[in-house]
Amino acid sequence: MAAEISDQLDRLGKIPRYFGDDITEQAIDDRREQMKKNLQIAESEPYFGRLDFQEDGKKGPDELYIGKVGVSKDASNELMVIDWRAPVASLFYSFNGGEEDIHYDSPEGLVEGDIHLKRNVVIRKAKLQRVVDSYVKGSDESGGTDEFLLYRLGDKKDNRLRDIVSTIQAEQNHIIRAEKNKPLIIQGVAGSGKTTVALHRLAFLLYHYRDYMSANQMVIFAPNRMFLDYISNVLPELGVGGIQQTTFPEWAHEIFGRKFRVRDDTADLSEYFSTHLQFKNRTNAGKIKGALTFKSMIDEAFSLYEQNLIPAEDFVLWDGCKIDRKRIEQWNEEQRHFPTKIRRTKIQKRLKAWIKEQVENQLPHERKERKKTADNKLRAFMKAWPDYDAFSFYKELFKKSHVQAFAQPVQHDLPEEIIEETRKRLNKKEVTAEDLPAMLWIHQKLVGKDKQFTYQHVVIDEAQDFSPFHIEVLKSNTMEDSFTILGDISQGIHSYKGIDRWQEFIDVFEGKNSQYVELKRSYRSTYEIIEYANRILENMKHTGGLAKPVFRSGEPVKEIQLGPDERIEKVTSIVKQMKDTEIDSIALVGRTAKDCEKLYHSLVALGEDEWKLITADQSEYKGGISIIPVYLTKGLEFDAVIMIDADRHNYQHNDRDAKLMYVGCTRALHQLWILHEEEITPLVGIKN
Ligand SMILES: Nc1ncnc2c1ncn2[C@@H]1O[C@H](COP(=O)(O)OP(=O)(O)OP(=O)(O)O)[C@@H](O)[C@H]1O
Repeated sequence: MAAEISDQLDRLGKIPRYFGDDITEQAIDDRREQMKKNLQIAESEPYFGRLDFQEDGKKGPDELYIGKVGVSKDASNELMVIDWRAPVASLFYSFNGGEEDIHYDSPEGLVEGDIHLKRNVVIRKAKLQRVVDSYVKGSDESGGTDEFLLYRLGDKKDNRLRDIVSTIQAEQNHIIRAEKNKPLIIQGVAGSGKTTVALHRLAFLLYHYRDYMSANQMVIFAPNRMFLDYISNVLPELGVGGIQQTTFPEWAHEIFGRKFRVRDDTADLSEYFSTHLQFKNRTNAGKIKGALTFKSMIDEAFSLYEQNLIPAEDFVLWDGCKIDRKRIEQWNEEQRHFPTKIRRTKIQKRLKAWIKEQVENQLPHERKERKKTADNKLRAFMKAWPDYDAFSFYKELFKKSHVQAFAQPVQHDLPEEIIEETRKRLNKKEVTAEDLPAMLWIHQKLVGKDKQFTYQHVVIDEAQDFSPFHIEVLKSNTMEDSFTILGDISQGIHSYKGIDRWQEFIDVFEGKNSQYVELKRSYRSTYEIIEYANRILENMKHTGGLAKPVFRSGEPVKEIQLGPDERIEKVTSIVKQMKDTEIDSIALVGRTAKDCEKLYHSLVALGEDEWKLITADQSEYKGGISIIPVYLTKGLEFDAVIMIDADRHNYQHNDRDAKLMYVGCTRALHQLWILHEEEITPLVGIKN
């Protein structure tokens, strides 16, 4: 097989690239390039699994080799390796040894049969490293699927998330292959593979629906650039490129075509996540502006605006030459299918054409003067028909004086303190992240949707931090409600603006059967760490449920009480100890950004130059030894986590602190250390 792959690569390598204008040649060249990429993937790891499957009615089993990409023999086109996304490969993931009813869905219908062998193989750089038979028919010797999974989970990780094609679990396989046109909402405990599974699902959809889905019409929403950098290897490893990856504010700015000053996370969050601080206004504002009732207020405001769109007077050029307002209204009605701003431009054009006609009907020597008069009239008429953009319209809704009639729904129904706070900010040309869904909604009503921002499939990761209004906006830009929405309520540290229950999103898809799935098994951390983190969950009001560990045992979680001024000394000695072992990535997780900065500078002053301080504006995650505030660790993982100030006053007995503590602890793969100077946080000790 290796020789065949290498021959094919050689052959393709000899064909010169095509740079001409012929579309057919371009398509053939693109296909060749894709084949080359696939063969390069196959060259280092041709397959990871073998499944001997005997289809009912056949004489014996077929040996099926399953790899990251399909490979066929050049000459005969005979399939040597089956792509992991092919229908039959589904058996490799769903079969765990005990099932009696063995079947898969093929385009031709249900195929039933029997499995004789399921074998996991590790090949690295074309060298066979490990073979585990997880099932051999009629034998008691099979290692079981978990043995291989545990082996892979024990692998060292670097600073990037990796593909899991060889060990996708049955419950993850269901999600990856789920129907395209049903919004899929996934609640998964920390480390259950949500992010990884979402990326594999995109690769699957592109394969399965290759005739009508394309990568550039798919998009992934993630919380920040650093997270996007962290996940950036998975899709290329799966041979997929070209999927858009963004954050909601970035996406909004692209649509607006301009940048607003978004008063958001960097400043506010580090304050918000400082101990004891509660932002009363923000707490309400985030929830209220994200709710569908706010969307209804905007809709109502907009329809009032539409009702009084056309200036109240007839359009009069001079005596005996006018167009009735009613007629202009009729024009407006005829163009109703266009968004407001476009309609305005169209009517303006029509008025111009009418003016031209009227001027031409005048005596030649009067035309110039008449034209001037008419232009002035048109200018005045259009001025009385205000031309808003999303920002100026939104701003009208929060005005204190000269309030437009259409602002009434908002002025009447929103709490005064939110109106006041929003007005002040908008006057400074500043918005918050929570204003963006409403502004986008207005923008689309004014100018319509841009095809460039309409998608065949949308993935939202860390979706518990999105609001129903966010989902509604994205829904209006997504064909056939094709969504994969993933998150964990227990990690909802931004719940002041996000959701507490997935039902809030299910309600957005009312009328369309959304599918809700829970992932309970956690693959990231050792048994000991998961059990420890589960204790924190027991202190939370809104959780996504307890995590079930995969039985991968490691060291016990270490709780260490520090003496006064002992922190730096202890931290450096723990890290030194770790460096002598297999541990590569270490995170010192602090409670606030300020704390982390202080610790970082103290360490640098002592000559510790390997440590990296991670801040909110960072766009890259480089691995190694990081000092990071707990709220920024979300989505990431580290071989070892040292929670550096897990005292009772830093992590108090409330939902927000419990979520922060939970997020911090569940980032650890192999080791978790809990350092505290005062009494340890009650979150890891007592139950509600
Ligand atoms: N089936 C699997 N086989 C091997 N490793 C897996 C599997 N599923 C998940 N993992 C590993 O578990 C870890 C957690 O995965 P991932 O980050 O996708 O989970 P998550 O649910 O998004 O986590 P969180 O919500 O805590 O950020 C990763 O290291 C991933 O490679």
